[in-house]
Amino acid sequence: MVPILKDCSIRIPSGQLWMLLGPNGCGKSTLLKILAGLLTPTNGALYVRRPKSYVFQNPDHQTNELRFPANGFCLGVLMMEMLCGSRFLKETNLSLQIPEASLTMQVVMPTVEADVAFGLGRLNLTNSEVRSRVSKALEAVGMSEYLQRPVQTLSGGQKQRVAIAGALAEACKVLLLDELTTFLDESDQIGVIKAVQNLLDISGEVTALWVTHRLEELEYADGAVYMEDGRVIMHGDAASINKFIKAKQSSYIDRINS
Ligand SMILES: Nc1ncnc2c1ncn2[C@@H]1O[C@H](COP(=O)(O)OP(=O)(O)OP(=O)(O)O)[C@@H](O)[C@H]1O
Repeated sequence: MVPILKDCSIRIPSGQLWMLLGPNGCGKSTLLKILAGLLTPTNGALYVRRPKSYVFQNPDHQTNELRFPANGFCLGVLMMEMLCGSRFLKETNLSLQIPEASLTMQVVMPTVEADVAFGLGRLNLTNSEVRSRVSKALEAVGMSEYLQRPVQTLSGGQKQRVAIAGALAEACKVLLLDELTTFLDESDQIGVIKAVQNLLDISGEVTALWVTHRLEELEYADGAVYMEDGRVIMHGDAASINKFIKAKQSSYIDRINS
């Protein structure tokens, strides 16, 4: 048995944007899925405010097929794992049983407005409450003018912002964001980070944890966590983590060149 995570102790203050960094395979996504409630750790204690939302790396997984009203993001991840062919994931210290029922329907959301409103169906709101929540959420991510646009016509960064607005409309308190900017160009990348920053500023009580490989994104963070080999090596203010990672990188380059 090889544990994936060990010695992972972090605390993210409410209302802040923190980033989670580390080399490939160090356990960032696993930790994020545990925080989202998608995986259950064999040991340890966990406290995450609710409602919480998990936003995917690939916006097409979020906005078209994989958001369902009952427990949208959970089903989304389960379906993604199924689509990837690992219906029963058995990990050394983590296991996840995916139900037998195969969910193959495709939900097509025609407009940005309908997409953002989708998760509100279960909340028993009036039409005007739904409209108001959708419009506030889209405003927070700078997408108000796209209300009637078909989602398929949006750019990757715009789709990410719509996915974040969906979480926001559901009044989430915790946003778990998995490498959102991987497929985005520089201007979309900055647009998405700023949208998250803006909604944290507006709400004052949404907390976000953002997984990334891009060091330059640290400048937007209130704090950061650096992991290696399943462990949290350092956490604290973003500038110190940035310095720490850069020093590691340059000593690695020195070793290669010597
Ligand atoms: N479903 C799975 N089945 C088996 N092993 C897994 C599974 N998911 C993750 N792992 C293993 O757990 C470890 C941590 O993976 P994880 O995806 O959390 O890393 P990561 O830091 O997010 O990596 P990356 O930066 O490449 O996305 C890796 O060794 C990975 O191979």
